[in-house]
Amino acid sequence: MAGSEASDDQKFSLSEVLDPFKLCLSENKEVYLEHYVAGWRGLVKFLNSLGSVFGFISKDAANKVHILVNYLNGENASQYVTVQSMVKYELENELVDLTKRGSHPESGCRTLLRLHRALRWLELFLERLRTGSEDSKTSAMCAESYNESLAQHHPWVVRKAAGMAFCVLPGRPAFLEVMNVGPPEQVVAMLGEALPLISEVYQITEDLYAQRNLLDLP
Ligand SMILES: CCCCCCCC/C=C\CCCCCCCC(=O)N[C@@H](COP(=O)(O)O)[C@H](O)/C=C/CCCCCCCCCCCCC
Repeated sequence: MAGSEASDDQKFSLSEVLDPFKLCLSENKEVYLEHYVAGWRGLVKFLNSLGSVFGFISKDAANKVHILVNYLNGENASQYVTVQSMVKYELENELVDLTKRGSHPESGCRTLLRLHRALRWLELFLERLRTGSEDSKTSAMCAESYNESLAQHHPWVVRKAAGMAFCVLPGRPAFLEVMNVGPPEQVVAMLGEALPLISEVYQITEDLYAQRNLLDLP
């Protein structure tokens, strides 16, 4: 795997993903955009460490992260502190294309929706990884999770390309090793601790988008 030659500071560590997602929720259960985006940065780094075959996926995710980072650092940064404040601000100011693509093709709301759908994939995949046996295939776990979530939103050509990329995923032991946490039992424990938090972030975002009728943004 490409990641095996990375120096220590370039090496991915699972905590780069899990820690930001643990910090995502405010006391009143709002989702901090800064931590959400930091979690995604970690995921992109991990994906890059798996090799160039995942380049088309990591490029798309990195591009979406970049769009949100620009909002976080932009002149209206104070409106982008939480996903809730972002949704309110963009809707009140008509900054979202609601039914067809128009003058706001890169709104925060539609960009985050793409990552939000992918977060469901991640949740399903990590749960399979956590509970799988040593000889279970990560490619199958990945494909099943994808088919149950993101695939419904992708055209045939993307589904095909994704399916081919999944085939080169390493087996579960090697996959857990790249996470740089320690022995498999430790990775499993860490996933067990973090998954409920990722699920909660997902569900809060899903409920917000459903209430505001934003789940099908073009
Ligand atoms: C905790 C570490 C262990 C888990 C490791 C997982 C690492 C995964 C990192 C990123 C996940 C993929 C994120 C993909 C975002 C896709 C967003 C999206 O749906 N984009 C499409 C629509 O965008 P617009 O055109 O409307 O702007 C776009 O068309 C997609 C293009 C690329 C293909 C996406 C395929 C997604 C497959 C997800 C599985 C990733 C496989 C990772 C293998 C471990």
